[in-house]
Amino acid sequence: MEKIILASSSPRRKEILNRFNLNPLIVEAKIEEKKSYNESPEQVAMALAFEKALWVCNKFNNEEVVIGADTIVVLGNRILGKPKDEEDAFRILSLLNNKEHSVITGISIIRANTNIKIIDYESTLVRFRHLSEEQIKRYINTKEPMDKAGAYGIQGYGEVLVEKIDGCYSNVVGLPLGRLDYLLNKFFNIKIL
Ligand SMILES: Cc1cn([C@H]2C[C@H](O)[C@@H](COP(=O)(O)OP(=O)(O)OP(=O)(O)O)O2)c(=O)[nH]c1=O
Repeated sequence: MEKIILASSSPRRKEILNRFNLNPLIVEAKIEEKKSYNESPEQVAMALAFEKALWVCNKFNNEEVVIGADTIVVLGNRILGKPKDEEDAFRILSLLNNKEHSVITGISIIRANTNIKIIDYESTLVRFRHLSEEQIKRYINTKEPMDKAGAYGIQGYGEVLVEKIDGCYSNVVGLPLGRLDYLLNKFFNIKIL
């Protein structure tokens, strides 16, 4: 069995992978996420995923398969990251209110000893319901928004905010399982199921 390292501190990513028998080692990549980028949102998500995987890869023996991921929320051409504080969460959720946005997760898989470096992304459309100010404030009071891109978690209370979703669900939570399975299978002969 290949040794797999998940280069992430995200409890959601760990949970998603732990449901399958991959038994990844969890190592947080300490990279600095810039405030603004000139690249497209897809490029930003892929570059950050690659940076995380590479950072962790450089700390190990080279034979492990390292997975990095980065999730961003995109409204028009604006990237909405994690909220700085509750006020920022209110601003972000008000922007998303009654509109459709994309959730993009960049994914990178690296194994240094075979010099294989994969970078890809998955995009999911999410439409928010029409929410009142009071509903947004009540949601922020749950504290759920604070560590999440776009200031919501679809897997938690945030499901109430969502009218519809078009695309991969696990991608919104932080790790697109179908695409990950495809890439692991094709390039590393690893099967999730
Ligand atoms: C939109 C959305 C995001 N998120 C989360 C997934 C990611 O953990 C987070 C986006 O931040 P990321 O920077 O992708 O990941 P992270 O900081 O949690 O972990 P690391 O950098 O160590 O890999 O937002 C949800 O949990 N649910 C959602 O519905």
